[in-house]
Amino acid sequence: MRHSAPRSLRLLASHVRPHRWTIGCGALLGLLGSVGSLAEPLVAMAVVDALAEGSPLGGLLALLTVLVVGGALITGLGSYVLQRTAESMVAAARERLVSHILMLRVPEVDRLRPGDLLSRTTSDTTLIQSAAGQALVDSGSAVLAVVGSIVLMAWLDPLLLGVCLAVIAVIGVGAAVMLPPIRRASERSQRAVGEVGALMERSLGAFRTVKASGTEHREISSARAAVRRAWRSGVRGAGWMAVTNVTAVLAGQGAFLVVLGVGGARVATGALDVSELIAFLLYLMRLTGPIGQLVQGVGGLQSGLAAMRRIDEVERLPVERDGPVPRKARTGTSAASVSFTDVSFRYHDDAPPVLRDVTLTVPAGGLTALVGPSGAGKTTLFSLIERFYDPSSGTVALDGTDLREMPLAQVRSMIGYVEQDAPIMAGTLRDNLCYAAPDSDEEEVRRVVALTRLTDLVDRLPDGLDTEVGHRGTALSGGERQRVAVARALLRRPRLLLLDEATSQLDAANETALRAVVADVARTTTVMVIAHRLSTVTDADQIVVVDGGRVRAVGSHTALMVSDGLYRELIEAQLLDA
Ligand SMILES: Nc1ncnc2c1ncn2[C@@H]1O[C@H](COP(=O)(O)OP(=O)(O)OP(=O)(O)O)[C@@H](O)[C@H]1O
Repeated sequence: MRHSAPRSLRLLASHVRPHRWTIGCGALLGLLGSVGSLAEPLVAMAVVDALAEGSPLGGLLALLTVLVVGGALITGLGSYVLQRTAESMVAAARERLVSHILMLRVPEVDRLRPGDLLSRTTSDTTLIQSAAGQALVDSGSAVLAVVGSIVLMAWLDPLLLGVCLAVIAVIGVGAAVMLPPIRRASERSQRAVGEVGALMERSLGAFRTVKASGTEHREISSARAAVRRAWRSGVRGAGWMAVTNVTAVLAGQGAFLVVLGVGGARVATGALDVSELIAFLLYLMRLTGPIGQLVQGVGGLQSGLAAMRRIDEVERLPVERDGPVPRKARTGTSAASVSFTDVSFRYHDDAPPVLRDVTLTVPAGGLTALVGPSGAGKTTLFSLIERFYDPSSGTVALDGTDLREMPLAQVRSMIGYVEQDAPIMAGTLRDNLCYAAPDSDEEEVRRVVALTRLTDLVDRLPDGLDTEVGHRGTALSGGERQRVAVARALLRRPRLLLLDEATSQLDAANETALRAVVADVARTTTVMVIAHRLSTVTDADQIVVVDGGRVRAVGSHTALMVSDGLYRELIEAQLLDA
């Protein structure tokens, strides 16, 4: 996504706007500090004159001291206020980005790499600080110092000022030429840092597979290549910055020598006093610092703008609109019915359809099992019920209401969903169980723990429910992870329970137990199971055979054994496996 420079500046303005008053305050303090330091050479000039004339110096020296100390204190305070504001801008940008990313639509997150998103949230936002901190803060006070010095230099000697302005023009042209490469280098560097994040996320996400495959070194060299790319771009940017700095320093030194020569000649002819030349040189020396700050600041602005563009790319992705609906606002507690009417769906505009003209009714209450070959579209049907995606055509309805006409959070609050991979989150077992229903009381938790046959596990764990189950649930077995996921879904007291292959990792005893749980739950709740196990299927009130994105047949086990060849094949294949 390409951005024009004015758009980037508008973005910067949108970050700055909420803090304009504090920035104004800090700038005002900086201005006061600069006024103090601008007055110093004039007082120094008066001191030189007083020395020449033999007048008393006490008052002038006291004034000079006040100006020096007071100016330094006020400048320090101003810089603190502005740096603090820059930190607040970074914090606000991070909060905004985190909220935006968590509210993104599922299809958008499918396309993005989590590691890159992480890097945009942590590292790119830090660069806003260089745009806000250095560019706005330092450059703001530097501009004041430069403008003030120029005005006072014009008052002292317009001719000498002409020389200085020529110097500033050289620096300006130099900076203008060097800024675009600095910005490009910074953008490339941040992109490469994002790639490092994405690669690390990939390796850490499949750490055991990496170890088992012996691919550590391959992963290291991929990450190293991205690190080197970031390094190269960083070094290129540093090179351009160095050239810009050298231009500024050379121009500053050159100006000093020219002013000394021309000024000395003017003192010799009597056109200028020595004290005026000293004051002028003091102003000139004072210009070097702020000009250096300006150059650094404009460089920082380039990195900041590059980062802001990467943040903006994410912030322009569409989000799910409505917020969470409180539990109380849920409509009823009875089992919900589900219906698909002529539903077709494709994941991308240019991809083949994954579902074709699916029409299916799942009555309220009871157990409906979805069976079919791998890749038939069963999980996709669940994703449409959860409204992770909207159908390309046709409607999906809950209790007869089109999902698109209900608040999204209300749809999700009605459903308990157990994913195929049943993720466990870092935290205690209780955190995991109550994740979707944090207000569940102890009794409710214990009941569901017993229902899902997790009591033994809880008794075995050193701190019971309050035991840390580790990052990604590594302390739990596959079967335990899946039962925790089922318990988590049940604690939400769903009107519709979606289990995606929930029994695939359970041993025979637990599977029988869980089957009893599912049967229990199905008495009051609609349960849809993507089933690969014969046991779940034979118990089901209704079995839906899905093949190639179509609903091929619907019926009971006995009826389908007679009427549907594919179903019979699936069942027979499983009997052979068993
Ligand atoms: N996020 C996605 N983006 C693009 N294509 C996808 C996505 N998720 C699934 N698919 C494709 O959609 C098709 C149906 O997948 P789905 O997961 O619904 O099948 P399934 O019947 O649940 O299979 P399984 O029993 O193996 O889990 C597959 O061809 C799959 O490659």
